[in-house]
Amino acid sequence: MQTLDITDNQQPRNQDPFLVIDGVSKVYPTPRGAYTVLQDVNLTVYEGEFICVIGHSGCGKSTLLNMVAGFNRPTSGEICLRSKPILRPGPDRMVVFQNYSLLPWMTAFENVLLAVKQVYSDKSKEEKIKIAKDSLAMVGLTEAMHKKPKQLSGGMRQRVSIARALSIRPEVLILDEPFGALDVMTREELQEELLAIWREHKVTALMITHEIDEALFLADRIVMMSNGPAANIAEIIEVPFARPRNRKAIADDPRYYSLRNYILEFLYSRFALADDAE
Ligand SMILES: Nc1ncnc2c1ncn2[C@@H]1O[C@H](COP(=O)(O)OP(=O)(O)OP(=O)(O)O)[C@@H](O)[C@H]1O
Repeated sequence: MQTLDITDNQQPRNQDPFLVIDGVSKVYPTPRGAYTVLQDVNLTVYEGEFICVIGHSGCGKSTLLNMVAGFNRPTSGEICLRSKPILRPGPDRMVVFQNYSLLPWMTAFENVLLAVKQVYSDKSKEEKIKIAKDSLAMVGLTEAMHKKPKQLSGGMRQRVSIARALSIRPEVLILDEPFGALDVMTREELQEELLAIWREHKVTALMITHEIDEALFLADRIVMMSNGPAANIAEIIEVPFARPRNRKAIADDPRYYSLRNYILEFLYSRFALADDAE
């Protein structure tokens, strides 16, 4: 695995390994025999980092993050959080999916409260209500909190999903293409909100995206995966832009274009799919 590092002014990060993916492979049984999706994936994530994962469709990004979430177990290798193996889902790791996954018959407030109740069974009713309301306020949804998902825009629904995930104060926030279904303006607004929340909550974020600009705006490091079968991490890019980030300043930075071109080259030349090469 290569690491491209054009960093010049990064803050030193806490060097204690926080989330460690160690020699992870995943094999799915299929009617046509065993299918190796991931082979020998290794990654150390540090506390408070923002990691974006990029790779072609089907290379195994969701498979990898689902194992970090604990929805799925590695066939071999191990994933540890603070040195403890991840064996199942837990409130220390919350996931935000692309398709909102809100319960349609509940209001935004009730959706968040449900998560709070599941995790904070020891808190009083008033405390739980306050946590749910504060979480919705954090994403600017106080006014709309009594609306049901159908009455909310796509961006608002995704804000509810983020509020729900963060309401229980996870250590790791896993985001599987959370903004993929949103229009460009809403997507950019949510990226900025997500960065503000990430900074304030000091959560460690792992996010799958297909958008190079999104990864360059959000990530400390971009993990680039090879194509499957038997995909793994081909390269990691350190993103050098100072925080808090400003979209315009990044766009004016000549390093932005070299990084963008580098990633494009990775995806559409070095790891091009058959269709891309046509
Ligand atoms: N339960 C399963 N059984 C068999 N094969 C599976 C299973 N889940 C995923 N796969 C296969 O594993 C591969 C990786 O899937 P995965 O969803 O992890 O890819 P991805 O990189 O997240 O794709 P996308 O970007 O399109 O979401 C795909 O070929 C998929 O068909």
